[in-house]
Amino acid sequence: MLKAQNLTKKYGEQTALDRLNLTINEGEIFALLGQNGAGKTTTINLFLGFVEPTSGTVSINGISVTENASETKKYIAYIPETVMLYPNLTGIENIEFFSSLAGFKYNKEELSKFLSKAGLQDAAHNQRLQGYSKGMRQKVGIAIAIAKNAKVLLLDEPTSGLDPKASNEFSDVLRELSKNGTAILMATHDIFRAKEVAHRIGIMKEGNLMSVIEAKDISANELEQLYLQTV
Ligand SMILES: Nc1ncnc2c1ncn2[C@@H]1O[C@H](COP(=O)(O)OP(=O)(O)OP(=O)(O)O)[C@@H](O)[C@H]1O
Repeated sequence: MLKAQNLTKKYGEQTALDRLNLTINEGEIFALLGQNGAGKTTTINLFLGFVEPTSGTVSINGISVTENASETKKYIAYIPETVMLYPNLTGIENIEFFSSLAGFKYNKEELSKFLSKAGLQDAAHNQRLQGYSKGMRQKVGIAIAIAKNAKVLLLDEPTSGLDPKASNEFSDVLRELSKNGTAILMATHDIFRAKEVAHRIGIMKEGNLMSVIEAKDISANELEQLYLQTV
């Protein structure tokens, strides 16, 4: 579970995030929409413990990120817009390396299974990442999250630049993870994808969470209208 209470981040005079109150439960997918500079990445960075709050609290599974980031990091997997992995290592070697950093030891067969679960075609498992497309690299990122048994997944514009099919497959994998209890926070500019994959959608403006909507209660068109009225 992710929880922010009156979470605020200021950079000098600039308020990047203003008293955010948000809880994302086990198995829930929450999409954060908002224009450039609205505070989406700041929110994710605060949950990751990459930046310190100016005030307010931020916790993962009841543990304060500010006081115990090394503990909360164990529960988290993070997928940025461009997944940074080792280009000279194969898909299997990358997942082996990153899951071992989190204290997991798997054999080749198990590692391969994680990649397949994330939707990466078998033929790519033993190829070096330098030959992978962006969508394939995102899938390795997801496979690492599965291998780490992450309870919380943070995604920053994960589908930007993916073709519609890759983006659709990505949504399927997120749904599967949510069914298994992972709490997911995804910052995105893709209104359609947010409507399709998320349970709840938040719209941010200038550091404020302006509205939160249940995805089932709104059509993609209505969401777009609400977005345009809000930002
Ligand atoms: N390290 C920093 N130093 C100073 N200001 C920052 C820093 N990081 C973010 N900001 C400011 O905080 C505000 C929120 O930025 P943030 O990156 O969270 O927006 P965003 O919603 O993720 O935007 P985008 O859609 O472009 O990724 C912006 O005004 C930005 O300029």
